[in-house]
Amino acid sequence: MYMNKYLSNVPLEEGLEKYLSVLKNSRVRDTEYIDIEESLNRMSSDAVYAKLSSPFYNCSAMDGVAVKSKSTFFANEQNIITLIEGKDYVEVDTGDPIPKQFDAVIMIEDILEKDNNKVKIYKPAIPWQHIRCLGEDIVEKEMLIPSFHNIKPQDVGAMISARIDKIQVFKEFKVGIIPTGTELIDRYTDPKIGDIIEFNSRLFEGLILDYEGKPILYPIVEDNYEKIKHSVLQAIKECDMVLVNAGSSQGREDYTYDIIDEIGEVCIHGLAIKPGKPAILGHIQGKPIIGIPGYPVSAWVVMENMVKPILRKLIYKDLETAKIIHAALSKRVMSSLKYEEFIRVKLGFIDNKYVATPIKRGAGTITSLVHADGVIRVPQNIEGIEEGSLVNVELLKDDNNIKNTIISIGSHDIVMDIINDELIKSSLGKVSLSSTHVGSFQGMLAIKKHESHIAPIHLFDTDTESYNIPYIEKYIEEDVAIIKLVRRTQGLIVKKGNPFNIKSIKDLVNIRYINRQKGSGTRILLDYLLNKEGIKKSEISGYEREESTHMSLAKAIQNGDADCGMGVYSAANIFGLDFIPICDEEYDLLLNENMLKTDYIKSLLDVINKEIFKEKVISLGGYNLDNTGKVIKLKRKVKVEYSN
Ligand SMILES: Nc1nc2c(c(=O)[nH]1)N[C@H]1C(S)=C(S)[C@@H](COP(=O)(O)OP(=O)(O)OC[C@H]3O[C@@H](n4cnc5c(N)ncnc54)[C@H](O)[C@@H]3O)O[C@H]1N2
Ligand code: MOO
Repeated sequence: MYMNKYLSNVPLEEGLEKYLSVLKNSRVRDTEYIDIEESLNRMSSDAVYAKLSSPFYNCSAMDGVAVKSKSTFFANEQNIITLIEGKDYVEVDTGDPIPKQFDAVIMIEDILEKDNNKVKIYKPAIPWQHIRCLGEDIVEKEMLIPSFHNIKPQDVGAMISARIDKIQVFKEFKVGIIPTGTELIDRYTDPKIGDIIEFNSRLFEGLILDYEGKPILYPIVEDNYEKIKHSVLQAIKECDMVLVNAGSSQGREDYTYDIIDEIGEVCIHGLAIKPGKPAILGHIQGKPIIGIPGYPVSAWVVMENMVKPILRKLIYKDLETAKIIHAALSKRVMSSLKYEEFIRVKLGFIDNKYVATPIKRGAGTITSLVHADGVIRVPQNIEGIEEGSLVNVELLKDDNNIKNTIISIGSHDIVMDIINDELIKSSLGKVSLSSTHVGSFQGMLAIKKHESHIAPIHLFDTDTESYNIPYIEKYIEEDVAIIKLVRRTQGLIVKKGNPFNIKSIKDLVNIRYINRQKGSGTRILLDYLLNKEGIKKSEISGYEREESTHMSLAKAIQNGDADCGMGVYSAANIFGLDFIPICDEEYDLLLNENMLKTDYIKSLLDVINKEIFKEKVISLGGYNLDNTGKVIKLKRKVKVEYSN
């Protein structure tokens, strides 16, 4: 058994090159004959020759009369010629065969008069005018389609026209997908603690289709050496390539390495990429077998950067290079020197430049891929990238899609999700809102740095005991505006029935608290209230434990991981928790004043002024919308007066 705890750390490009050179001579692809109706998107393995010309007889290209050109030569406006039906002409429609004795067609529009089997013409017909001659399109026995041609709809049309029935193509490239793990259950089974709902195989299936392979899904196999080996052997027999998911690392039940080592050969175990480092590249009977890490984002990185180029090469197809744009990084990213790191980012198009904001980094967060607009690669041997640096972003979404997105960086509230959904609905999917939750203070700074269209904020100023405006006056020098959004109730969220009988901030001592992240308005409010009560942060057990949304905080309390946290009523309500109101606060949208003129903000204002939006928010509970939609302009620019 494999006991080496240290994986290799092979750079991605080097690993790919090495692996491809091992696979180079492995196999030639099999071919098959298929009906042309089935041939769309397949690749011809041999040239296709026409069996019939098209058209296979001379035919009229226009509606009109077929004539003998000779008998029209002397026609002109002074010499009108009369032609007799049957002798000098026959009527033809577009596509009709031209009888042998005729050699030109006069369009119906060029006929002066037509009655009683006679037509009068005033200009000559040039020989073969308006006739599609035999073989104009395809000539029998000529090459119609070369080898290695991707069959497109027009190719199918041409082949039908040339009377081709079957064509020789490369067989579909079957990729076997084996999910492994005793903890995995299918989506129909009710999950218990310890179960993981299996979904990676469907992620792989879609990606393989995207790469133009044929995915073959195998059943989940428990972590059992013999059972996984059995499944691998079967898949190797039936497929051209096999992906074993999970068990790539060094846990007690990670068998992929040992199995490949026993029945084939491991070329590489461990790539210098993060996530995705424990990937295993090997072959069995000349067929590639790849051990893909279990975490979905790690798996996705290995699929996109290793499986895709290999598969495309093996099916003789080009690898399209990702579309790259340049963006300014809104937040510093740290990275390990040992690995090339793949950082998912959201993109915004603000003041005619792209801004990239890094999102969740955990390898287990499939939603980071759902939300990501692009990926930044931080090269190996680099500690990180500074805020403001221009970075290359590989796009995961359409550029237009990104340009039609309103960027919101700041505090979290469920109301922002409703705005997003209503924006999408009212624009029929064209405009959306993308929210990054970094807290109110960072949101305000994002507006200052022109990195966001809007920032939802609720910043409580302890001196004036008022919201937002004192902070803006202190930190922002430019003209900005506030769109009033909601007044919402903040309070303490506790388990149903309030088992610890929490009534106020004073009761937070001696329970397990759960906090919001630094810079969030809720955290600032808590700190103020603690200070007012003379309670030290160190007295609050759990003060250091941070969640970045009201929803995740409430969920942790519902799950019993904490006894109390501060948040909005709506989050408590959604999870059926109890709520002790503490205060009402102003949750507003901050933006640069010049943004008010943009279509982005006009559509946003339309949405928040709609009744349907207000009804939805009210139904959540804990919100007051008396001022919703009001705009306050805050002139901040200091007028400089020049004297002589
Ligand atoms: N002691 C060490 N532990 C780990 C290391 C390490 O170097 N030393 N590496 C970590 C890294 S990095 C990764 S990535 C993972 C890779 O783990 P495995 O490939 O062995 O996968 P598992 O541990 O079995 O699974 C990880 C995770 O993913 C879930 N999973 C697995 N398959 C599926 C599926 N088909 N659908 C959905 N989710 C799936 C699985 O339940 C686990 O939660 O190892 C680290 N550990
Ligand atoms: O390599 Mo793991 O994939 O870093 O999470």
